[in-house]
Amino acid sequence: MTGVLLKNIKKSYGVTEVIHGIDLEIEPGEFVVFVGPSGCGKSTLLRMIAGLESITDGDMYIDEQRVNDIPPSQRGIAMVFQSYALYPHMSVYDNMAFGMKIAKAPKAEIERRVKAAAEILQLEPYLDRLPKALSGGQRQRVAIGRAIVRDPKVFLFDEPLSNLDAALRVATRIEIAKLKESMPDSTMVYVTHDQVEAMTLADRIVVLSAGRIEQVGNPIDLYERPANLFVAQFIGSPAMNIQPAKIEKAGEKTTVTLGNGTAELPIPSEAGSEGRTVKFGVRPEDLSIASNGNGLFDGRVNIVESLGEVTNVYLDVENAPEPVILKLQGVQKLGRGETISLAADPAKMHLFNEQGRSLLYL
Ligand SMILES: Nc1ncnc2c1ncn2[C@@H]1O[C@H](COP(=O)(O)OP(=O)(O)OP(=O)(O)O)[C@@H](O)[C@H]1O
Repeated sequence: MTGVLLKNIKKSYGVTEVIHGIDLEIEPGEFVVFVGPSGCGKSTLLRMIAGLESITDGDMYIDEQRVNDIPPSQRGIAMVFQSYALYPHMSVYDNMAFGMKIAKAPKAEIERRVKAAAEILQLEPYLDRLPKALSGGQRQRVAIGRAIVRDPKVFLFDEPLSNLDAALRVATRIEIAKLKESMPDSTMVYVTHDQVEAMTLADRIVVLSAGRIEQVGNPIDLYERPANLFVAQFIGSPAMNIQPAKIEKAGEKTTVTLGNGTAELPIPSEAGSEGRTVKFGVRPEDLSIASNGNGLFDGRVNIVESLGEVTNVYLDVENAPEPVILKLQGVQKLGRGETISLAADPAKMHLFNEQGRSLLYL
């Protein structure tokens, strides 16, 4: 089983440094997903693991071997691209067999491996077809099949589902989840900007921003305990509501005053930090309508988005610089201009200091 180790990895294009010293240990058999906004360096990092981009500084190890100067073909990796990159004039079978044919593997062995991969990905009925006679989802499965046939130490996926329409995306995502189950010893590194893919596929998510790691953790940990404002607002949809607040009482529990309310949170704060400005956070799905009119704060309904399964309500809250979003289950009847009182479980509330770091981690 193979792990990947990144030690102080840096990347510069000319004089511009875009990756600023990444330390990361990917365990053997782990499925790690890189997420982050456009331009944060996800693809560059993946391509450095693949050997498709040179490493400016730092050390990269695959299976305990330093690979900085090892060409891609000798790193024991297989990469699946957004664009599939299939040979258009070759059948599905030949596309999947190509790597082994080049490596002069015995015919019977090639056939065994291609058939096994085709079975995992339910591609058996299409082995004689050309790529142009396949749907986008089937083509991407062939590209994944080609990677499986090579029996790599590490699978690298660069936004493999982003060219697919919504339904195919879901179906192919489930195929990848099954692939992970059927190959528990394979190490997989996956780049996406799709949160659902990250949350559902990852053992651990690496959140990147501007060439740095913001937080690494399992998906639910990142959702429940974001280390900073960036992660808090990046993971979860709609994003976490953030409001300016002031510490009223510090200690084991912290009391804060909000724009037009007060909250006591089971989060410790430094003694003597009374009066300090902080940011208060609560997720739209963790807010509810207080029945007794005695909630955290009041809000006036501005926009109601009914999605059937959920209703997103955008509220104007006095002294809050941004609208507060409330996410309710099912169809809800709320009229524009109506004033409602909002409540939340204190255990689901978050506090961040002026530098944007969660008080839970200080
Ligand atoms: N060949 C290049 N020359 C100069 N700058 C580059 C080059 N390739 C990437 N960059 C820069 O490096 C940074 C990281 O790019 P990268 O493609 O890794 O981001 P990303 O997170 O994968 O973005 P996206 O989600 O949009 O694909 C960006 O600022 C980008 O402009």
